[in-house]
Amino acid sequence: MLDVANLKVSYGQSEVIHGLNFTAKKNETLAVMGRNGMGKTTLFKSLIGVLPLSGGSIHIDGTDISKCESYQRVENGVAYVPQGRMIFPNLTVQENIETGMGVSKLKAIPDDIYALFPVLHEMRHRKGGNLSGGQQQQLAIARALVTNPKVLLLDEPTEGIQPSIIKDIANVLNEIKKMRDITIIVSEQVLSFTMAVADRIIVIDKGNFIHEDLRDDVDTDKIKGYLSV
Ligand SMILES: Nc1ncnc2c1ncn2[C@@H]1O[C@H](COP(=O)(O)OP(=O)(O)OP(=O)(O)O)[C@@H](O)[C@H]1O
Repeated sequence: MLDVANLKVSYGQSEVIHGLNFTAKKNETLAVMGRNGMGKTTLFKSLIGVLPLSGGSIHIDGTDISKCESYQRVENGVAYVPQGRMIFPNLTVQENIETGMGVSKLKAIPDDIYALFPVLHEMRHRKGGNLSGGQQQQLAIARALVTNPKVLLLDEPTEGIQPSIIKDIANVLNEIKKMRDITIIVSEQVLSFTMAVADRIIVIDKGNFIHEDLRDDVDTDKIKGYLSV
């Protein structure tokens, strides 16, 4: 379980995340939704340790990881699929996935990864940079999964991806949830996607959470209102 308390993040003197509190349980998918510039990426970068906290704490299964470096957070079970995917374009698909395996001490890419992403198996000897956006997104998710995370963070996984492939990404996240005991936290602007994957939706606005609903209780017009400029 992920437990975030009074999380604050600043760029220099400018506080961008203003004391967020939330928990996310095992086998739960939580979506954090908000317009551009509302703080989603800043929140995710602070959870994985790319940005330091200016206040608050992050616990994973009771262990305080707030002061840990990113690699130590990965060792403690946090995996991150960054916005824009950030795969290594000059490494092959297989090599990209293997970069995640040092932490989990896996010797070979597990079969369930290629079962989840058959296209990555087909393309395992191709350079990552030659894959389509959707395939790169799958690659970034595969690379995160081989660390055997307790918490999987995905920052705007549908960004720049065509609608038919967005459905595939939603299916993959739902499969991962069935396959593993995992917490998934996803930031998004696409409501149809979050309605297909999330158990709970939180809306972020200027670094504060302003709305929260279980998926079954979501008033989609209300959320769309928060997401429109
Ligand atoms: N490196 C930075 N230095 C200063 N301010 C920044 C920096 N990065 C982001 N910000 C500011 O922090 C706020 C939150 O930005 P952030 O990128 O976290 O939003 P976001 O919700 O992820 O948006 P997007 O969907 O565009 O990625 C914005 O006001 C942005 O201008």
